[in-house]
Amino acid sequence: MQVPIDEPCLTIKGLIKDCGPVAGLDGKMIRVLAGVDFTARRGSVTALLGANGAGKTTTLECAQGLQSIDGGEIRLLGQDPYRADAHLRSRVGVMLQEGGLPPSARPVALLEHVARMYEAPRPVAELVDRLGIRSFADTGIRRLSGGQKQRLAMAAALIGRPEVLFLDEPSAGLDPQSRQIVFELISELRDEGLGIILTTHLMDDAQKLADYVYIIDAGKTVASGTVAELISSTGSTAEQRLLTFDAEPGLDVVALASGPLHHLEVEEAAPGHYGVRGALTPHDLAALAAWWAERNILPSSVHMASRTLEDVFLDLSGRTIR
Ligand SMILES: Nc1ncnc2c1ncn2[C@@H]1O[C@H](COP(=O)(O)OP(=O)(O)OP(=O)(O)O)[C@@H](O)[C@H]1O
Repeated sequence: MQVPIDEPCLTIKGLIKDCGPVAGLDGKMIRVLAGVDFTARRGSVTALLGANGAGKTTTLECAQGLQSIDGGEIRLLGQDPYRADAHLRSRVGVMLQEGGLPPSARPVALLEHVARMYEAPRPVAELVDRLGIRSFADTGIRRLSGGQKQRLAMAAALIGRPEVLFLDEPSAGLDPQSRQIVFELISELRDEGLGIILTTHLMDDAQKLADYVYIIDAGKTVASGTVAELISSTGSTAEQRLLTFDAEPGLDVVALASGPLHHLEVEEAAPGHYGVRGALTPHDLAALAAWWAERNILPSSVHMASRTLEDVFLDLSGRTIR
């Protein structure tokens, strides 16, 4: 039975997951997920964002029925994924980051093998052409580059015409051309009505692809909304501008931050790459230009941007590594 287009294809409520026993904790269990809420709809791309160790992979594995849960509720296409039968699995496509591909198989032979498991698979040739697999069709999988494996894993996930597609870091290892192809395909699949759930570390990917975003931190959902909603709900765009410029390394940013731009944050994020963040006014720009002129500095690039999803993410999940 097809789920109507505006129905959720995945709902997660108050998900709790304990793992262990952990040797470093005297053999105690550790609470990895402590209240994850997440809803994905058909015809939408829903992104799950979180820092390293926030619980993204564990959440997806529970949602796919690969792990049991210790509390809360998960419904995937209306069923409990952990207890579901093979029929539910045939309606779900999964592209894991590592690919899970057999190393000695060859790409097209593998896809033809996977296609034989379904009653009405997508034509292998169509996916091979679309994802640029033809040029390495007969190369053993162990010899493929990371990006080639990634495209093959995507083809394998799509072959059974899934209704729900899980993508773990879909652009990992892809060159700009492949990334473009994969992004166009994801948008088309969304328009065909698939419910697409992706995890990513790349805020730019989420900003480009996601209709709806969930941010998890330390095993809990801490924010959700469209990218625009998240940006506007966590700070005024007028107050949060970012100016970046490139110039010679080692400029005296302390003098700049304690002088003409004293109410703004100024940093040299990488050698020769500077950022000025805060409620920037036209006067600040004039003061900065005057500071450059006094020192005969001509930046090789100057860029002004509003608050981004990355700012929201860093505000919510902290700016330091935990
Ligand atoms: N079986 C386990 N035993 C102990 N700890 C675990 C187990 N599985 C996961 N964890 C811990 O749970 C936390 C969440 O892990 P998870 O892999 O879900 O995070 P993630 O958000 O996918 O991270 P990343 O972005 O690095 O892939 C981590 O601190 C991890 O070490």
